[in-house]
Amino acid sequence: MGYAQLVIGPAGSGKSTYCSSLYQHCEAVQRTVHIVNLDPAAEKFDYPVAMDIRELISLDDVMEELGFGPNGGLIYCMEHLQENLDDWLEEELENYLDDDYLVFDCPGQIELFSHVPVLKNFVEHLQRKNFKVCVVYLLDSQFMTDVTKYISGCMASLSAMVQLELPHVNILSKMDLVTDRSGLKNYLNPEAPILLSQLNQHMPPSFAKLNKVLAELVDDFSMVNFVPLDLRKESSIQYVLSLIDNCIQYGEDADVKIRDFDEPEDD
Ligand SMILES: Nc1nc2c(ncn2[C@@H]2O[C@H](COP(=O)(O)OP(=O)(O)OP(=O)(O)O)[C@@H](O)[C@H]2O)c(=O)[nH]1
Ligand SMILES: [Mg+2]
Repeated sequence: MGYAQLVIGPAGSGKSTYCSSLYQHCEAVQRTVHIVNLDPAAEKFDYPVAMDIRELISLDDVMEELGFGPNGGLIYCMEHLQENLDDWLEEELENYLDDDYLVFDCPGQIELFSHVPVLKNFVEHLQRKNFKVCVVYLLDSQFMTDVTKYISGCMASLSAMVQLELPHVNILSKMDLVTDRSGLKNYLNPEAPILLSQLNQHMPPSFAKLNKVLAELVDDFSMVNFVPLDLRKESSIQYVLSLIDNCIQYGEDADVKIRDFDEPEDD
Protein backbone atom coordinates (compact mmCIF):
# COMPACT_ATOMS: atom_id res chain seq x y z
CA MET A 1 0.00 0.00 0.00
CA GLY A 2 1.39 3.41 -1.03
CA TYR A 3 0.13 6.91 -0.32
CA ALA A 4 -0.14 9.84 -2.68
CA GLN A 5 -1.17 13.47 -2.81
CA LEU A 6 -2.21 14.91 -6.15
CA VAL A 7 -1.52 18.63 -5.82
CA ILE A 8 -3.68 20.62 -8.23
CA GLY A 9 -5.09 24.12 -8.55
CA PRO A 10 -5.09 27.13 -10.87
CA ALA A 11 -1.82 28.43 -12.33
CA GLY A 12 0.29 30.20 -9.76
CA SER A 13 -1.80 29.09 -6.78
CA GLY A 14 1.35 27.94 -4.97
CA LYS A 15 1.45 24.20 -5.73
CA SER A 16 5.20 23.89 -6.23
CA THR A 17 5.93 26.10 -3.23
CA TYR A 18 3.59 23.97 -1.12
CA CYS A 19 5.41 20.83 -2.27
CA SER A 20 8.76 22.26 -1.34
CA SER A 21 7.55 23.48 2.08
CA LEU A 22 5.98 20.11 2.71
CA TYR A 23 9.25 18.43 1.82
CA GLN A 24 11.17 20.63 4.26
CA HIS A 25 8.62 20.10 6.98
CA CYS A 26 8.79 16.34 6.59
CA GLU A 27 12.54 16.40 6.58
CA ALA A 28 12.48 18.34 9.87
CA VAL A 29 10.19 15.80 11.51
CA GLN A 30 12.16 12.92 10.00
CA ARG A 31 9.45 11.70 7.76
CA THR A 32 10.07 10.68 4.16
CA VAL A 33 8.08 12.06 1.24
CA HIS A 34 9.01 11.93 -2.41
CA ILE A 35 7.99 14.84 -4.60
CA VAL A 36 7.21 14.08 -8.23
CA ASN A 37 7.21 16.72 -10.94
CA LEU A 38 4.32 16.25 -13.35
CA ASP A 39 4.72 19.66 -14.97
CA PRO A 40 6.48 19.29 -18.34
CA ALA A 41 7.02 23.07 -18.41
CA ALA A 42 8.67 23.37 -15.00
CA GLU A 43 12.20 24.70 -15.00
CA LYS A 44 13.48 25.03 -11.50
CA PHE A 45 12.72 23.23 -8.28
CA ASP A 46 13.14 23.94 -4.60
CA TYR A 47 12.77 20.28 -3.74
CA PRO A 48 14.67 17.17 -4.77
CA VAL A 49 12.74 15.73 -7.70
CA ALA A 50 12.04 12.05 -7.17
CA MET A 51 10.41 11.44 -10.54
CA ASP A 52 10.21 13.88 -13.41
CA ILE A 53 7.81 13.89 -16.35
CA ARG A 54 10.43 15.83 -18.31
CA GLU A 55 12.46 12.65 -18.52
CA LEU A 56 9.59 11.27 -20.54
CA ILE A 57 8.70 14.36 -22.52
CA SER A 58 9.52 18.06 -22.39
CA LEU A 59 7.26 20.91 -23.36
CA ASP A 60 10.08 22.70 -25.20
CA ASP A 61 10.58 19.74 -27.52
CA VAL A 62 6.85 19.45 -28.20
CA MET A 63 6.54 23.14 -29.02
CA GLU A 64 9.63 23.18 -31.18
CA GLU A 65 9.15 19.94 -33.05
CA LEU A 66 5.38 19.77 -33.33
CA GLY A 67 4.60 23.47 -33.44
CA PHE A 68 2.21 23.51 -30.46
CA GLY A 69 1.65 26.60 -28.31
CA PRO A 70 2.27 26.35 -24.56
CA ASN A 71 -1.21 25.18 -23.52
CA GLY A 72 -1.85 22.81 -26.39
CA GLY A 73 1.69 21.55 -25.91
CA LEU A 74 1.03 20.84 -22.26
CA ILE A 75 -2.09 18.85 -23.03
CA TYR A 76 -0.10 16.92 -25.65
CA CYS A 77 2.57 16.12 -23.04
CA MET A 78 -0.03 14.96 -20.51
CA GLU A 79 -1.71 12.77 -23.11
CA HIS A 80 1.69 11.32 -23.87
CA LEU A 81 2.06 10.56 -20.18
CA GLN A 82 -1.31 8.84 -20.25
CA GLU A 83 -0.18 6.63 -23.12
CA ASN A 84 2.96 5.72 -21.18
CA LEU A 85 1.41 4.84 -17.84
CA ASP A 86 2.09 1.16 -18.33
CA ASP A 87 5.76 1.61 -19.12
CA TRP A 88 7.24 4.90 -17.89
CA LEU A 89 5.18 5.33 -14.72
CA GLU A 90 5.24 1.63 -14.00
CA GLU A 91 9.02 1.54 -14.19
CA GLU A 92 9.43 4.66 -12.08
CA LEU A 93 7.10 3.35 -9.41
CA GLU A 94 9.21 0.24 -9.09
CA ASN A 95 11.75 2.36 -7.20
CA TYR A 96 9.30 2.87 -4.36
CA LEU A 97 8.36 0.55 -1.60
CA ASP A 98 5.04 -0.38 -0.16
CA ASP A 99 4.65 2.33 2.44
CA ASP A 100 6.12 5.19 0.43
CA TYR A 101 4.44 8.57 0.29
CA LEU A 102 4.47 10.39 -3.05
CA VAL A 103 3.41 13.97 -3.70
CA PHE A 104 2.60 14.85 -7.31
CA ASP A 105 3.19 18.49 -8.24
CA CYS A 106 0.80 19.02 -11.18
CA PRO A 107 0.68 21.71 -13.84
CA GLY A 108 -1.79 24.57 -13.34
CA GLN A 109 -3.94 24.30 -16.46
CA ILE A 110 -7.43 23.70 -15.16
CA GLU A 111 -8.33 21.74 -18.29
CA LEU A 112 -6.43 18.88 -16.67
CA PHE A 113 -9.02 18.34 -14.01
CA SER A 114 -12.10 19.72 -15.74
CA HIS A 115 -12.52 17.98 -19.07
CA VAL A 116 -9.39 16.05 -20.05
CA PRO A 117 -9.38 12.51 -18.59
CA VAL A 118 -5.60 12.37 -18.18
CA LEU A 119 -5.45 12.85 -14.41
CA LYS A 120 -8.37 10.52 -13.92
CA ASN A 121 -6.52 7.76 -15.78
CA PHE A 122 -3.33 8.60 -13.94
CA VAL A 123 -5.08 8.24 -10.59
CA GLU A 124 -6.73 4.99 -11.61
CA HIS A 125 -3.33 3.63 -12.49
CA LEU A 126 -2.02 4.58 -9.04
CA GLN A 127 -5.02 2.95 -7.43
CA ARG A 128 -4.42 -0.26 -9.34
CA LYS A 129 -0.92 -0.13 -7.89
CA ASN A 130 -2.49 0.02 -4.43
CA PHE A 131 -1.94 3.70 -3.77
CA LYS A 132 -4.37 5.64 -1.61
CA VAL A 133 -4.72 9.01 -3.26
CA CYS A 134 -5.91 12.37 -1.91
CA VAL A 135 -6.52 15.41 -4.09
CA VAL A 136 -5.05 18.58 -2.62
CA TYR A 137 -6.58 21.59 -4.33
CA LEU A 138 -4.91 24.95 -3.77
CA LEU A 139 -6.62 28.27 -4.25
CA ASP A 140 -4.70 31.54 -3.86
CA SER A 141 -6.00 33.55 -0.88
CA GLN A 142 -5.97 36.58 -3.17
CA PHE A 143 -9.07 35.10 -4.80
CA MET A 144 -10.90 36.30 -1.71
CA THR A 145 -10.58 39.87 -2.85
CA ASP A 146 -13.10 39.22 -5.61
CA VAL A 147 -16.07 36.98 -4.97
CA THR A 148 -16.53 36.26 -8.67
CA LYS A 149 -12.97 34.91 -8.87
CA TYR A 150 -13.54 32.98 -5.68
CA ILE A 151 -16.67 31.29 -7.01
CA SER A 152 -14.89 30.28 -10.20
CA GLY A 153 -12.14 28.78 -8.02
CA CYS A 154 -14.83 26.84 -6.13
CA MET A 155 -16.33 25.60 -9.38
CA ALA A 156 -12.95 24.37 -10.58
CA SER A 157 -12.52 22.51 -7.29
CA LEU A 158 -16.00 21.00 -7.57
CA SER A 159 -15.25 19.89 -11.08
CA ALA A 160 -12.10 18.11 -9.88
CA MET A 161 -14.10 16.43 -7.11
CA VAL A 162 -16.73 15.22 -9.52
CA GLN A 163 -14.25 14.07 -12.12
CA LEU A 164 -11.66 12.43 -9.91
CA GLU A 165 -13.96 10.99 -7.21
CA LEU A 166 -11.25 10.95 -4.56
CA PRO A 167 -10.80 12.17 -1.00
CA HIS A 168 -10.31 15.88 -1.43
CA VAL A 169 -8.82 18.68 0.68
CA ASN A 170 -9.21 22.32 -0.36
CA ILE A 171 -6.53 24.71 0.76
CA LEU A 172 -6.51 28.49 0.78
CA SER A 173 -2.85 29.15 0.08
CA LYS A 174 -0.61 32.19 0.68
CA MET A 175 -2.29 33.13 3.95
CA ASP A 176 0.73 35.27 4.81
CA LEU A 177 -0.59 37.78 2.27
CA VAL A 178 -3.95 38.14 4.01
CA THR A 179 -3.95 41.18 6.25
CA ASP A 180 -7.68 41.67 6.71
CA ARG A 181 -9.09 38.47 8.18
CA SER A 182 -12.54 39.87 8.95
CA GLY A 183 -14.45 38.17 6.12
CA LEU A 184 -12.28 35.06 6.12
CA LYS A 185 -14.88 32.76 7.64
CA ASN A 186 -17.25 33.37 4.73
CA TYR A 187 -14.63 32.08 2.37
CA LEU A 188 -13.48 29.09 4.40
CA ASN A 189 -16.99 27.77 4.95
CA PRO A 190 -19.09 29.49 2.32
CA GLU A 191 -22.79 29.84 3.01
CA ALA A 192 -25.32 30.44 0.28
CA PRO A 193 -27.00 33.67 1.51
CA ILE A 194 -23.70 35.49 2.08
CA LEU A 195 -22.15 34.33 -1.18
CA LEU A 196 -25.31 35.26 -3.02
CA SER A 197 -25.49 38.78 -1.68
CA GLN A 198 -21.83 39.34 -2.48
CA LEU A 199 -22.18 37.96 -5.98
CA ASN A 200 -25.25 40.11 -6.61
CA GLN A 201 -23.36 43.20 -5.48
CA HIS A 202 -20.62 42.51 -8.00
CA MET A 203 -22.70 41.55 -11.03
CA PRO A 204 -25.53 43.04 -13.08
CA PRO A 205 -29.11 42.08 -12.01
CA SER A 206 -29.50 39.76 -14.98
CA PHE A 207 -27.17 37.32 -13.21
CA ALA A 208 -29.28 37.07 -10.05
CA LYS A 209 -30.82 33.71 -10.91
CA LEU A 210 -27.53 32.16 -11.94
CA ASN A 211 -25.85 33.52 -8.80
CA LYS A 212 -28.52 31.93 -6.66
CA VAL A 213 -27.96 28.53 -8.22
CA LEU A 214 -24.18 28.80 -7.98
CA ALA A 215 -24.22 29.91 -4.35
CA GLU A 216 -26.60 27.10 -3.44
CA LEU A 217 -24.48 24.58 -5.29
CA VAL A 218 -21.37 25.52 -3.33
CA ASP A 219 -23.29 25.52 -0.04
CA ASP A 220 -25.63 22.53 -0.52
CA PHE A 221 -22.96 20.04 -1.26
CA SER A 222 -20.99 21.28 1.75
CA MET A 223 -18.11 20.06 -0.31
CA VAL A 224 -16.28 23.29 -0.78
CA ASN A 225 -14.62 24.10 2.51
CA PHE A 226 -11.15 25.57 2.63
CA VAL A 227 -8.37 25.12 5.14
CA PRO A 228 -6.07 28.14 5.42
CA LEU A 229 -2.36 27.46 4.93
CA ASP A 230 0.37 29.78 6.11
CA LEU A 231 3.71 28.36 5.06
CA ARG A 232 5.58 30.53 7.57
CA LYS A 233 4.07 28.44 10.35
CA GLU A 234 5.14 24.85 10.93
CA SER A 235 1.92 24.29 12.86
CA SER A 236 -0.14 25.27 9.84
CA ILE A 237 1.71 22.84 7.57
CA GLN A 238 1.47 20.17 10.24
CA TYR A 239 -2.29 20.65 10.52
CA VAL A 240 -2.90 20.52 6.77
CA LEU A 241 -0.74 17.43 6.48
CA SER A 242 -2.62 15.70 9.29
CA LEU A 243 -5.93 16.37 7.54
CA ILE A 244 -4.62 14.88 4.32
CA ASP A 245 -3.06 11.90 6.09
CA ASN A 246 -6.38 11.29 7.74
CA CYS A 247 -8.16 11.23 4.36
CA ILE A 248 -5.88 8.49 3.08
CA GLN A 249 -5.56 6.75 6.43
CA TYR A 250 -1.83 7.25 6.49
CA GLY A 251 -0.40 6.05 9.76
CA GLU A 252 -3.56 4.25 10.79
CA ASP A 253 -2.50 0.89 9.42
CA ALA A 254 0.77 1.19 11.31
CA ASP A 255 -1.12 2.02 14.53
CA VAL A 256 -3.32 -0.98 14.13
CA LYS A 257 -0.37 -3.25 13.58
CA ILE A 258 1.31 -1.99 16.74
CA ARG A 259 -1.87 -2.28 18.76
CA ASP A 260 -2.53 -5.81 17.50
CA PHE A 261 0.96 -6.72 18.46
CA ASP A 262 0.84 -5.09 21.90
CA GLU A 263 -2.49 -6.29 23.08
CA PRO A 264 -2.42 -9.61 24.88
CA GLU A 265 -4.67 -12.21 23.32
CA ASP A 266 -7.70 -13.47 25.20
CA ASP A 267 -8.04 -17.19 25.33
N1 LIG B 1 3.57 35.24 -0.27
C1 LIG B 1 3.49 33.99 -0.71
N2 LIG B 1 3.79 33.72 -1.99
C2 LIG B 1 3.70 32.46 -2.41
C3 LIG B 1 3.29 31.41 -1.56
N3 LIG B 1 3.26 30.25 -2.27
C4 LIG B 1 3.66 30.59 -3.52
N4 LIG B 1 3.93 31.91 -3.62
C5 LIG B 1 4.37 32.64 -4.81
O1 LIG B 1 3.42 32.49 -5.83
C6 LIG B 1 4.06 32.30 -7.10
C7 LIG B 1 3.60 30.99 -7.73
O2 LIG B 1 4.01 29.94 -6.87
P1 LIG B 1 4.22 28.47 -7.42
O3 LIG B 1 4.51 27.62 -6.24
O4 LIG B 1 5.19 28.43 -8.54
O5 LIG B 1 2.76 28.18 -7.98
P2 LIG B 1 2.29 26.93 -8.86
O6 LIG B 1 0.88 26.67 -8.47
O7 LIG B 1 3.25 25.81 -8.73
O8 LIG B 1 2.34 27.55 -10.31
P3 LIG B 1 2.22 26.75 -11.70
O9 LIG B 1 2.98 25.47 -11.54
O10 LIG B 1 2.82 27.68 -12.70
O11 LIG B 1 0.76 26.53 -11.92
C8 LIG B 1 5.54 32.36 -6.83
O12 LIG B 1 5.99 33.66 -7.09
C9 LIG B 1 5.65 32.03 -5.36
O13 LIG B 1 6.77 32.60 -4.77
C10 LIG B 1 2.97 31.72 -0.20
O14 LIG B 1 2.58 30.88 0.63
N5 LIG B 1 3.08 33.03 0.16
MG1 LIG C 1 4.27 24.67 -10.21
